[in-house]
Amino acid sequence: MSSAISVSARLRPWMRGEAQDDCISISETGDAIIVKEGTKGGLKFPFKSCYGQNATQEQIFEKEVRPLLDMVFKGLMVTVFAYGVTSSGKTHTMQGNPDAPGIIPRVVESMIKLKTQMPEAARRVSQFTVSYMEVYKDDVYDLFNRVHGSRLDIRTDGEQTNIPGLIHKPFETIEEFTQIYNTACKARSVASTDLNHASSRSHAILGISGSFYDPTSDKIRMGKINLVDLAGSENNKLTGNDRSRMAESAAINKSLSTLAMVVKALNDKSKDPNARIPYRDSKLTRILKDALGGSSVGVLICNLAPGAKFQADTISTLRFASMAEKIENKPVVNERAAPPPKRVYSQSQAAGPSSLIPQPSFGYQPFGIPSGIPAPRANRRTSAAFPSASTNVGLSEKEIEERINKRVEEEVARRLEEREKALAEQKRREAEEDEEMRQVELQMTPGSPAKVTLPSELLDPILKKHADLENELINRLEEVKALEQQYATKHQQPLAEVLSPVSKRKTARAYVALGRDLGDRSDLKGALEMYKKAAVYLPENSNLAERILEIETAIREGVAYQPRKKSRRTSHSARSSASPQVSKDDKKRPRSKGKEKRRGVFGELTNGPLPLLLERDETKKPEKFHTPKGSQSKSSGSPTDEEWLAAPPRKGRIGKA
Ligand SMILES: Nc1ncnc2c1ncn2[C@@H]1O[C@H](COP(=O)(O)OP(=O)(O)OP(=O)(O)O)[C@@H](O)[C@H]1O
Repeated sequence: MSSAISVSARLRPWMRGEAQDDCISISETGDAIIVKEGTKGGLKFPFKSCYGQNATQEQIFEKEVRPLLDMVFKGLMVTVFAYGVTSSGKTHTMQGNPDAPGIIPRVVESMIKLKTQMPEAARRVSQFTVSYMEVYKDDVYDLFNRVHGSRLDIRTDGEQTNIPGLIHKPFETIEEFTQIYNTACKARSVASTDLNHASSRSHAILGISGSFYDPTSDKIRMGKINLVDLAGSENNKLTGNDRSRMAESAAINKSLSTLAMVVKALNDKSKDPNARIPYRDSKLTRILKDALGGSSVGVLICNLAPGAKFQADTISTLRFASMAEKIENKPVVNERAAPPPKRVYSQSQAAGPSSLIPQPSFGYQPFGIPSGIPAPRANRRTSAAFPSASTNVGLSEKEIEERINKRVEEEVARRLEEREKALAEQKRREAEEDEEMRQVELQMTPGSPAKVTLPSELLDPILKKHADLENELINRLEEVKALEQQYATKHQQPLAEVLSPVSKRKTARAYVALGRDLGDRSDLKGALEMYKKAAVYLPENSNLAERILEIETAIREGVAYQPRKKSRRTSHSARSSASPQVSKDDKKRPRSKGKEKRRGVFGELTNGPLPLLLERDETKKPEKFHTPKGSQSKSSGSPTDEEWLAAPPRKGRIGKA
């Protein structure tokens, strides 16, 4: 069976300040988008459904998405993606807001409701999981592990696309889902542009998988719905992007143009069946392969921004959508025989906290498939998602009941086994980390691991000097704060904008030094404030951005603050210096490895200058800039902070809610 991608178009309302014109409109018959162009009467793009500026989130969901949810329960994969120029309303359509929830929350709510309609016993063995990833600058990241996680690989296994290591979290209720989803959304790469104050800088792919037991066929069906919020194509003349935004923009535009090439090549395939489809040219198209000419049911919502300023982008969006409409997919049911019994546990034994089991794939392998068991595919469809027991021919009620109970037990046993495996793996990883910590400690304490004690005649002056320097540093920062205020009031311009790069770096270093010290004293809020102040002077610094995100996460989740593993690597210098004994609690915190070097932020200053050297950036502002008294520096300062701040440009402001 083949199924064409279903394409619809949605025109967003005017935003405040936009010049209103009738450049883009919906035809009177409601089945085409008209773009006024030149004097020819405009271009007409017909689509199955076109939604105007007053269309509601509910209308879109009810007409475009709800009818497909049954298919997920039948073991099919459905992919819904929002496509369009930046600020055209893709995120609004997919995610929405509490007043106007979009497709994602509506899908989850409806699927949970649908599950309640399953026969009770079958419902007990059926389960939902969610995965969430972003493709940022052509790399794939798990949004459930964005801070500490590294890039994920994409593997192609025959027709299947797998993302090993992608986390799939089980959920039962809308509240559980919302909590998981909202946390992950905050990790998505988002930034402010002239067109959208919260513009997505990445393509986000949310996957809701379900495994459903069908007692009639004694099979488990695995369905999935992927909800894809693509980053918008960007015209940098309109976005006013700065350099780092431009780099993101280039990556976004490149992946979208590969997407367009894939769509075009699929269109041309009728002329040349051997034509190469360039799926492999971008991570996005590798991931979306199933939805484009593959085995998924595809739905494309083409978001449009009104107004002449978007005209050129609107035309290319509509051309893309018209081509996508011609793509034929071949959806297949994904089901497997219920697993053979291994060990049988009672249901109460299986009860317990949900495990967080990483699942091996993006495609058809939702929670519930033991690794190593291939998911068979069959071109077989049934007429109803959940045939009730009473409709089954050839099996008595009792037989059906027995069959269900048997499968429940098997499934429970299998899940328990999986959870045991996951726990064992977690323990193994913890043991490995402990061992790693032990090795580092050994390296840090050459010869004897004994506590380092200094004679008081040496220690006292050092401590006094540290205290003096700490006070001095705090005073200097007070001066900078006053100056920041003065400058903003007098010149209507932030101080950070007129400082030379050297002054910016040094001011940032001073704030980082204080932030680090506060962090070491477990004053996370204070530390966060200092790092944020540092980021004002170095907004592009990715280390700072990441550190801020880490601390915010630690505060939000009420957990101990653990900097990224990366900082371990950079603390090699610390390994060669003597270190006091590390307490058990410190052991749990990777940060303690570099602590002696780091802790001594004020001590480090004894070897160098105070970090504040304020200079005017001659290229920026002709006015005289007053250097605060006593803030002149003598040399270049501590290498540790410099190294730490010498990070690549940050990847995007984090935190689209
Ligand atoms: N149908 C709509 N009704 C009300 N507001 C909308 C609608 N569509 C979009 N908006 C508003 O327009 C702005 C831009 O929308 P959104 O962030 O969804 O665009 P986007 O296409 O996802 O942009 P980007 O690609 O830059 O992330 C937001 O403030 C959003 O709330």
